[in-house]
Amino acid sequence: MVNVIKLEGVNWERDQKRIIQNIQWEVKSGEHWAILGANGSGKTSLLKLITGYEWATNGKITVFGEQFGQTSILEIRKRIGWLSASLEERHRHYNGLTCVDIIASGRHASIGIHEELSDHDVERAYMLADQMGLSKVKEAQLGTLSQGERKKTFYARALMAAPEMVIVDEPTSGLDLLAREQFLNQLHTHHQKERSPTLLYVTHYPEEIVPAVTHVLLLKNGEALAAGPKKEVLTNDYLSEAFDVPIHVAWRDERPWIQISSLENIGSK
Ligand SMILES: Nc1ncnc2c1ncn2[C@@H]1O[C@H](COP(=O)(O)OP(=O)(O)OP(=O)(O)O)[C@@H](O)[C@H]1O
Repeated sequence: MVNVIKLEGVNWERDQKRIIQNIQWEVKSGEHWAILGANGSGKTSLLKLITGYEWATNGKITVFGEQFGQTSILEIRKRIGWLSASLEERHRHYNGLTCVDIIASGRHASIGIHEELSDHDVERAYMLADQMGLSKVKEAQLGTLSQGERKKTFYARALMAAPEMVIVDEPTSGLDLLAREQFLNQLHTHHQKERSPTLLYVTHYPEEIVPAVTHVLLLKNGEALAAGPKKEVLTNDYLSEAFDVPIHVAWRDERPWIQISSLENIGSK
């Protein structure tokens, strides 16, 4: 299997603090990964290293077989779709655009539509809207969409340029129970298909790891506590250590549901 991501001995330091510590990690084509960890464990920092927004202090990073330092980061970024809260926070720039316009703007990774779109691009934007269950709101303006509809719109936007990898960074904040499950269901449906883009799903919550996710990278204090097939990583012991609280995992319908087994002393953590 071809390597989509390979990190060898990667460290990242800032202000004399080692934020990412000696990460060895390989993502192969056909795998979908969750990056899981508590607040401050290094998830966002790792994403910045993979997308070239920050440079590793040392170690080797290879994405799509291209080694950083010997390749154009811009060319690599064109092959990655990214759904992140920071993109949505800029939603005032999207004022006046409809749901389908925003999806289409992912074609050239722009805010708004500046370049000419082909008929094929427009068709694809409508098709993605339908696939995401946004048929009824495709012509509605962003400001009128619910949070759940917005998340789906930006996820469709991340898929618009047919990326080889899609990064979905903590997408469920602000979603109610049903909207969260609907979003996760879309994600699962899309990524269980053969030849779907490699998924990197970043979350604090194990129960958001949908069946389509095959592997988990569990971070703690910038280190990989465990990395591998999800059932080997999402164990009581690893999760309890990662989140500093005793955790019990129960698998149901191929989803890991967690229970905090003891709330004693939790307030002092
Ligand atoms: N540019 C920076 N300069 C200094 N420290 C930083 C910088 N970026 C991140 N950090 C620190 O590195 C640690 C990891 O941060 P990071 O944002 O990667 O964690 P995270 O797992 O994404 O957290 P969260 O789940 O809360 O979003 C934190 O202690 C953070 O304060």
